[in-house]
Amino acid sequence: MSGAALRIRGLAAGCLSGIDLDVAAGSIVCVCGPSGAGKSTLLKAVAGLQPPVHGEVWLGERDLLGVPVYARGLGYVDQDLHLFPHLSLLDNVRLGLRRLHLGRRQEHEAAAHWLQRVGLGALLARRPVQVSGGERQRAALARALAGRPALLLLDEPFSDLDLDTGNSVRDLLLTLQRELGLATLLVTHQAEDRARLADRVLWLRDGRLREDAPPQSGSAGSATASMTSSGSIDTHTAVPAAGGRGASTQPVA
Ligand SMILES: Nc1ncnc2c1ncn2[C@@H]1O[C@H](COP(=O)(O)OP(=O)(O)OP(=O)(O)O)[C@@H](O)[C@H]1O
Repeated sequence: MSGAALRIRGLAAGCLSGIDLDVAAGSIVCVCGPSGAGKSTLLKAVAGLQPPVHGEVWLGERDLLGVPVYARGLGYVDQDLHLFPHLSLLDNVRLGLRRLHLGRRQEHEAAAHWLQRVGLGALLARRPVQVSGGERQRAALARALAGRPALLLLDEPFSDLDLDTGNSVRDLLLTLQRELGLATLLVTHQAEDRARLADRVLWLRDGRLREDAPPQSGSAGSATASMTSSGSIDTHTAVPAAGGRGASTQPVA
């Protein structure tokens, strides 16, 4: 499936309220904010795991809220990864391919291909418990991409990777998601993700979208320090980006 734009209007779900958001096909939007802000809840609401009480979620022309979770065609890597412990990495990725209805041999080759692309070609037969945390994260990313999703939802996917491995996987993600034209929502606390991946950065706090900014804007660039000290973001310090890739900074609350 080729990518499609994600459009969210007036979404209220769990702790979230009044969320309006667009993610263009081929772009990566980082979702940031303090712990408990509602970042994971946003991804779960799009994936269909957190029922909305209000609002609309569209992927291209499809009204996602009317589509069962298993049929939404999303690639979703959450913090728990959900790799089956009794299956090899290869078989875990094969599960991500099921909805494409490939033949057995094709399915095997495609799963091996995706594991190779994330640098795990030598570990196909290992079970999740037999690989490192970072390798598990890469296997989960391979499984998400293997199903040819139109939309990628990633919840802190690089948190277990050292800087060098993380950056090589970030480069790979950038290449793949551009290649596939995916819209990507990426929950992250890491400055490297904002700097290397983001077309735009959303800042959530207390379940509301406080700011929609280019990656190098004043608030995005300084928020790690202000969040560490105060646990909240000062949205009033935002300034338009110099040379950022996205639109100018938009305080939204
Ligand atoms: N299943 C649930 N039932 C009730 N409340 C929940 C549930 N899941 C999350 N919450 C609450 O919703 C709020 C937002 O949680 P969420 O996991 O979205 O935060 P987050 O921004 O992703 O935080 P973190 O950075 O710590 O992962 C929190 O107050 C949390 O306690």
